[in-house]
Amino acid sequence: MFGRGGRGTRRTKRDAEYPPQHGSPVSTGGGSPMPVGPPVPADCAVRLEAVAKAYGRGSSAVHALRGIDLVIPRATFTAVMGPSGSGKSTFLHCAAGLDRPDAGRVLLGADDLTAMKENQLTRLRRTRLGFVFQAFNLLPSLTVEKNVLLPLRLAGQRPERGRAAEVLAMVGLDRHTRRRPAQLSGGQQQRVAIARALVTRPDVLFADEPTGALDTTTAAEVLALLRRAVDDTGATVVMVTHDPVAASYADRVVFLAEGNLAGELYRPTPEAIAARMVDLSQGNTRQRQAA
Ligand SMILES: Nc1ncnc2c1ncn2[C@@H]1O[C@H](COP(=O)(O)OP(=O)(O)OP(=O)(O)O)[C@@H](O)[C@H]1O
Repeated sequence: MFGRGGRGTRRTKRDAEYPPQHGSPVSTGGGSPMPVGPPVPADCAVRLEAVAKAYGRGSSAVHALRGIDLVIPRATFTAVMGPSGSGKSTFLHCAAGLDRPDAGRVLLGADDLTAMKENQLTRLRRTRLGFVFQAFNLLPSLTVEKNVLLPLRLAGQRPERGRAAEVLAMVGLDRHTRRRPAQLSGGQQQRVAIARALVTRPDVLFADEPTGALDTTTAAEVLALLRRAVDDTGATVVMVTHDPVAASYADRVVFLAEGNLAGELYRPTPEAIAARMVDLSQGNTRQRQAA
C-alpha cells in the first residue's frame, strides 16, 4: 500500500520545483481570444486555451465557462473549487474530453482533444485518462480484480493480473481481489475505483468529489492515496471538490467563479482555502443583489 503519509508529511522533492519560478507559466495569462497559444511545455499534462462553454442559446444562455486558460503540469495534484454553479463540473468534463467546449482548445500533452472525432476521444479516454467519481461506479457483479482490470479490457489491452495485483497493493486491497463491491466498505470501494483508474497508467486521473460520500477518516485515507499516487508514481491528478480540507492535499487549488478563473493558491491550508471560498461566495451574493 502507499504509506499513510497524511497531510503533514506529504510534501516532496517537487516542493522545490512547483510552482515554477521562471518561465513556463502555469496560468497562461487569461483571456487570450486565439486558440493558438505558445508551444506546449514538455511537462504539461493538460492545457486549456480560451475554453468556453454555454448551455442554451440567446438571452437565456448560461455561460458555464467564459474563456479558461490553464496549464496543468505533469505529476502534480490540482484541486478545482468554486461556489455552486461556478463551472467546476463543466470544467472537468471539458478538460477530460467528456464534453466539447464551444470555443477554445483542450490539449492532453500535445494532442488536441477538441479536434478529435468521437471514436478517437473514446479511445483516448479509455487508454490515457482515469476517472474517479463520488459514487464509486463499480460493477456489482464483478469481483474487485475484474473491476480493476475492466479499463484494460475496454482499451483492448491484455488484462494482466499482475498489474491488477500491483495497483490493488498500492491501495492496500490486495487481499480482497475476489470480493464483490457490496462486500466492501465505502472507503474500500473508492480505493478499488482509484486502483481501477490507475491500472492503465493514465496521463491524468480526473476525480469528481471523490470523498463526497465518505466520512472524514475514510476521506483522509482516500486523499492520502491520491497524494501518494502523485508523489510515488508521478501520476497527475485533477480533482473537483467542495471541501477545503480535501483541496489542501493538492499542490495547487484553482478557483472558479461564474465561469471565470478566480485565482489560485499553492500548497494552501484548509483555512486559507475556506477564506477564499467565503470571499467568492460573498462576491456571488453581491453580484446577485446588484443585478
Ligand atoms: N446541462 C445543462 N443545461 C443547462 N445548464 C447547465 C447544464 N449543466 C450545467 N448548467 C449550468 O452551468 C453552470 C455551471 O454548472 P456546473 O455544473 O459546471 O457548476 P458546478 O460549479 O460544478 O456546480 P455544483 O458545485 O453545484 O455542482 C450552472 O449555472 C448550471 O446551472
